[in-house]
Formats: sequence, C-alpha cells, structure tokens
Amino acid sequence: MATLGLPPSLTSNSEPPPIFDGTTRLYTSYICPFAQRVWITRNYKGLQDKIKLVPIDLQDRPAWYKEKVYPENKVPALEHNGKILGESLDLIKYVDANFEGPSLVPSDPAKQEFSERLISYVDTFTKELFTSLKGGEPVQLASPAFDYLENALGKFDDGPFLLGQFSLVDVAYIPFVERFQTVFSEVFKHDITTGRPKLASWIEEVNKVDAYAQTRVDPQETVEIFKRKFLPQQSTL
Ligand SMILES: N[C@@H](CCC(=O)N[C@@H](CS)C(=O)NCC(=O)O)C(=O)O
Repeated sequence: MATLGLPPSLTSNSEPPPIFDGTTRLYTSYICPFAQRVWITRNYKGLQDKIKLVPIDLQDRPAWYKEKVYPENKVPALEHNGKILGESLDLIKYVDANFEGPSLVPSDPAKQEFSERLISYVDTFTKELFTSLKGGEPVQLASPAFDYLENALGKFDDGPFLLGQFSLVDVAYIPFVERFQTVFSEVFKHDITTGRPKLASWIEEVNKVDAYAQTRVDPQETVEIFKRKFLPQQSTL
C-alpha cells in the first residue's frame, strides 16, 4: 500500500478536521481509483503543501463525513474556498484550472478536442471493464475497451501519452488500467498488453511519472478488493 509517509486514514473514531478554516483539503481514499485521479493531479502540479490529503477509511467511515463534509458520502471531495466539490472528472479539471503548476491541458485545439472525446468515453470504458468480469469470458469481453485505448494512443506521435504529452486524459484512465492490468494478470493469467504495443509503452511511461507512481496501489490489495467486491466466485481460489 502506498501509504509510507502519508497521513493515516480517518475512521469512525476520528475527529473531523477543522472544516472551512481556509485549508484546502482533498478527502480521499488510498484505494479509490476516482480519488486517485485527483491525487495524481495534485502531485503533478506540485500542490502537496497547498492541498492537504484527508484520507477516509471507506469501510469504517466517520459519520461527520456525510453530515458535515459531503452529503454524497463518497470520495473524492475537495474543500476549497468555503465549498465542497465532488466528482473526480470535474475535480481534475478544477484543480488544473484553479491552482498553480504545470498545465495538464494541452494548448493545441486538435488535442483539446481529442481530450474531450476521450474524457467522455472514460465512464463507458470503466463500465465495460467491470461488466467484463461478470461474463464467462472476461478477457474477450474486455478486449474492445483495451483496443480502443491502443487505437487512441496512435492519434498523436509526439510523445508516448494519449495526447502526446502527459495530460488529464492519462490521469483519468490510468487508475483503472492499473487495476485491470493487475486483475487480468493475477486472476485470469492474461497480459492486457499482448498485441497492444502502444498500451505497453504507455503504461511503462506513465509509471515513470512520479506524481502517479506515488499513488499506485499494492497489486495484492487490488486483487483482494476485486475478489471481494467484483469476483466473489473467485474468492476461494
Ligand atoms: N463518480 C464519482 C465516483 C466516486 C466513487 O464512487 N467513490 C467511491 C470509492 S472508489 C465511494 O466513495 N464509494 C462510497 C459509497 O458509494 O458509499 C467520481 O468520479 O468521483
């Protein structure tokens, strides 16, 4: 688990932080792929001192989180300027636009247009992957989603990332690709990069980005979570 040197998760026994005291806080969970998007964005922009991580134990959630912070009772949520904002795809855009640090949106209009297209597909992408686990043939069922990424990676050739340079689009996809690569490899003995060279080099390059590398989940933990939540039929393996 990537928690070395990171604050401990707050539980039902933990006191709330002094909410709305002017501190910007990212309520997160170290295992949540949605929250991971915002965590990567914060790290990439060098906002470690400006946006404080407040990890929540989702299995033993403090009651004050829903009551005082975020009625949706989900992570991620961002406390900023006296407001609480949610939804990871909105938050990564918000953090990029409203805080200092390197931009995660390219200036090229063609790249911006493709970025919108890829962002609007990401929920379908993740849904297809989760749905693939419910069928008898997960590898085959997940194949079109990974092929879509492989094709998308061919669009710009001025760098290994989805828009050439590292951007919000990579941030939106990688937490899910990370988890499904692990699960397909460990549970179904299938390498999602076989026959997908661009996907292979994309994953390799994203792993070199420190802002992301610090947020990765221990693969063993990913497998345990998936077996418990999405693959109950595999839990006795
Ligand atoms: N659409 C939301 C999804 C967030 C989400 O589902 N987070 C999960 C953890 S990975 C959560 O907080 N679940 C708690 C619950 O639903 O009660 C986003 O993109 O931020």
